Amino acid sequence: MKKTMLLVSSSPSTSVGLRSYLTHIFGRYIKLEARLADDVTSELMEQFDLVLFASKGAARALETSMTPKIHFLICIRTFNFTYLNKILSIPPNSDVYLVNDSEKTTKSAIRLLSTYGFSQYHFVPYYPGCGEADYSIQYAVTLGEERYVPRHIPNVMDIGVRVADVSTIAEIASFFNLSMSIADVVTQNYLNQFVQLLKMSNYQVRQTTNMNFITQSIIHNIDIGVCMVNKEHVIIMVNNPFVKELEIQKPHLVGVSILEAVPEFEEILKKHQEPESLTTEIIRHESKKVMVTLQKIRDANHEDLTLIHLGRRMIREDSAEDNGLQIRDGVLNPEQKTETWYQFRDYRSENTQVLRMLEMAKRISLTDYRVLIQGETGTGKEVLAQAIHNNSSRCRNAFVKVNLSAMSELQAAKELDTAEENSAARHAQGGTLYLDGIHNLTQDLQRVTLGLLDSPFNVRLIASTDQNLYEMSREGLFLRELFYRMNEVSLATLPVRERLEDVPLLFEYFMRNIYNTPSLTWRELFSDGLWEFLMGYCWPGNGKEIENLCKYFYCVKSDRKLTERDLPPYILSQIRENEEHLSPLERQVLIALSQNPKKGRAALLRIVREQGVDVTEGKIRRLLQDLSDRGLVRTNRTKGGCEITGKGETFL
Ligand SMILES: Nc1ncnc2c1ncn2[C@@H]1O[C@H](COP(=O)(O)OP(=O)(O)OP(=O)(O)O)[C@@H](O)[C@H]1O
Repeated sequence: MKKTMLLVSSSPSTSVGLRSYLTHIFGRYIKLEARLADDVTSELMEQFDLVLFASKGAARALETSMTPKIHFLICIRTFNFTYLNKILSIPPNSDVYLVNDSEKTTKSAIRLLSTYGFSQYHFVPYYPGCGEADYSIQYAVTLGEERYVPRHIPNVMDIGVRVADVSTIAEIASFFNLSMSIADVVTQNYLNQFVQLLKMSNYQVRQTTNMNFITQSIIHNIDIGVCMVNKEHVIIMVNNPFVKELEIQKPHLVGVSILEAVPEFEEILKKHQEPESLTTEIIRHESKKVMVTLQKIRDANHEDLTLIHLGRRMIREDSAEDNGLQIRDGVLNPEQKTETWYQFRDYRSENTQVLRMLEMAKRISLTDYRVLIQGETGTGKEVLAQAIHNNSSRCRNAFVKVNLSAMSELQAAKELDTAEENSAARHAQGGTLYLDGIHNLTQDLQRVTLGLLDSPFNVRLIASTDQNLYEMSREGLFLRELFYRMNEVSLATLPVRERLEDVPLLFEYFMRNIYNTPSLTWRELFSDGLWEFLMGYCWPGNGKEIENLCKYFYCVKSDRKLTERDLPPYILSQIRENEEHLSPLERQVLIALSQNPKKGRAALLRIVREQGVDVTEGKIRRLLQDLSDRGLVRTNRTKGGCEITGKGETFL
């Protein structure tokens, strides 16, 4: 009997586009039905072998209808690379409308395009209800939503809906126990599109476009090993699966001869020299047989290149059979973290500024620059550092952390000493050394670190701090030279109180992991009162504090929804302090000061009276004195005027 799959989407165009793409690939093996999320019930989902959600939004809409019987997968979607050439026909530096069906999908498409390297255009979001169209804009790119494009635009490029990426195709094939050659066909398709991009002869486009970045993005999105070499067999591009499959120990592969990295390729590369040819052979490497395909290409600059791709199956010498990919049991959960180390997908945020920072971090990971990450404690600086390492060409080698805030000067000196056999620096050779809390380095050790940067020792440094290192260098507390040498590129993390939209996201992320329930929502666990408190809390410990709180709640035994009373003692005491000490008038004065900083007593009196409070000047004077004694306001005696302190702000 044919297997069955239900495709659940939030928008009709995604449903139609994705259905036809998946039917093209799986039509012969799987009976596919497509529905909009609004029309789907638990009973319907239970009738299918697998439910494929077109997006996280579609999955979220049905969160409450999920039952243990339902096997589901959330589709990872990417552009249909066949159509990317269309975008490149737009003159660089143009303003271009990016048209999609909602604000969220439009903005996420813009982000994805810039991640892919389309940095030569200024994309302007356009979606139903976003306001008047700008008549000066002459170009529009849409993802299958031509009907929403403003009428005045003469040049419309439809790049089709985003399709399922190769890893999703491979997961579906694996789930239904289908041949992996299905995923291979899709991969080959991607590779062909990639080759087409390389061959693009439009000279102007090549000059003005970040083609290298675009082609690299495509290579990095393919889940089989791919490497491109030039006529001299020097590696021009290589992706992580290639390094991993062949267990190449050498860092910095770009610029290195492939024969140095994998000597077994010599024969096959010598044998096949004819241009524009395609050859597949099995070679022996370590204890495996590897299927290798060589594709000869002549690019737009008439340069002869060879694309090497590895077969999806590795055949172990010691096994009689080709065992292919492992088939996973149970419910598929793409959110599940399988590795010990963090990846970019583990850094959770919906905040635009943070998402921009993450895009930059991804770009940084493709380079070997030194990175300085600044941000408050618990904002995920180490998560970022690990993600950069794991996405870099050094990922096969060690990521070693040195926590400089937690060790003596002597110990820190040992860890940084490359001559010391067991030092962190030695362990990190070829990989990444993460200096956590770099501002703690003494002047002597700052000089030692400078020495490390000057030595030929092969290590990438990533440092983090919660201090303003630039100010410290200006005040002579941190070597300026080290500041600038460390800070080849920098990233800044945002405190949680400046991105409160992430609070629900982080709570659900940690709770789902801790409770091991992928569909859990905060509503199921927290009373409204507790939630209101959590949304108003200032989160001085940021993401770490949210994570700790989830662990705490997990350990609080409760047969009812959690309430404020279930908060840990250190937060409860803050609440009590607030309740005990702030009278309604004191609260009103603090709010007025927070909104009108540096106001004098007379102005403050006027503001409070305008709010309908009958109060004398003497009472305000005594009240300000009292608040000042408790450290909640600061009075400037010479210039007059008062302002709220940080402690005062937390009271609000
Ligand atoms: N945006 C985020 N997404 C996912 N997890 C996060 C995020 N921010 C913080 N965390 C979690 O918070 C914890 C602390 O993160 P991490 O150690 O990277 O913070 P940090 O900024 O390096 O802190 P410190 O300065 O104290 O070393 C981690 O367990 C991580 O899972």
